[in-house]
Amino acid sequence: MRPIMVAGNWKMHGLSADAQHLTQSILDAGLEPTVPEVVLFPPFTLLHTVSQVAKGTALRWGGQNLFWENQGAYTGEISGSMLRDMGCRYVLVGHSERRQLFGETDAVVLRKAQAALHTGLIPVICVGETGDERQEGKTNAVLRRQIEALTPVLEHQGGGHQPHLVLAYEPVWAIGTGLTATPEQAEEAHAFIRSLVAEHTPALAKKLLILYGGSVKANNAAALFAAEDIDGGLVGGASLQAGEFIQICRAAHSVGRGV
Ligand SMILES: O=C(CO)COP(=O)(O)O
Repeated sequence: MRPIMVAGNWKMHGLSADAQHLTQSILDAGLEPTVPEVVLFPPFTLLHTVSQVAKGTALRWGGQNLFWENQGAYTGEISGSMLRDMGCRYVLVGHSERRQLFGETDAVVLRKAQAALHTGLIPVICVGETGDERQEGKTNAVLRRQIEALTPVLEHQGGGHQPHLVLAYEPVWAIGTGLTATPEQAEEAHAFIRSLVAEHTPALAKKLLILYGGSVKANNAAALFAAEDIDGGLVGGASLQAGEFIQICRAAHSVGRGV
């Protein structure tokens, strides 16, 4: 049985006091330590605050992005080893906002995923189609292109233990719009993604966590997480509200998939 994970992507939100309060509220909720695995993705400027509040607990944190070089004259960029230095275990790679607003191509996403693995971070790699692509019947073709671009990192996984890589299916039309994919739509995409991974690395496909992201809320989380191929959520807006995020974590816990 695959474990379940709930991740909060704070995007470009929050100042130190907000991060302190949100992180502390999640800890105060007394969630079961490891079911689900709960991961926070604050902006870089808040990683230190989150790490100070959460260190020594089961709560994990990560960066929202990284650059593939380890150091050098790359003004404004952050490397994997810098994230490790902040105590990060995870990093988001290829979020649709990075792809759409900052021109990240499949090749860039691959390079970043490789850099993350190289520095010992677990990349949470995001894929998903736009609304237009779905309407034109291109969802599976887009997912195939995005997953096949990741072949070099997928091929290196699949050994005996839990993979050092997580995928997130985030249909762009469902992000920040309140238009959640139905559990059936999400499950169909997740099962398809898993079958694509199985074409290359069958052992990995069974163990790989595939999170769903796109308007996950307290009132729809349980139905999404109950689906066979959905292994948790990558939560945007609702992760900024402690009560809502804690309820989403509880919904994941109630699905009952332990580590
Ligand atoms: O992009 C997302 C998480 O990475 C989803 O955002 P929303 O939950 O706000 O739709």
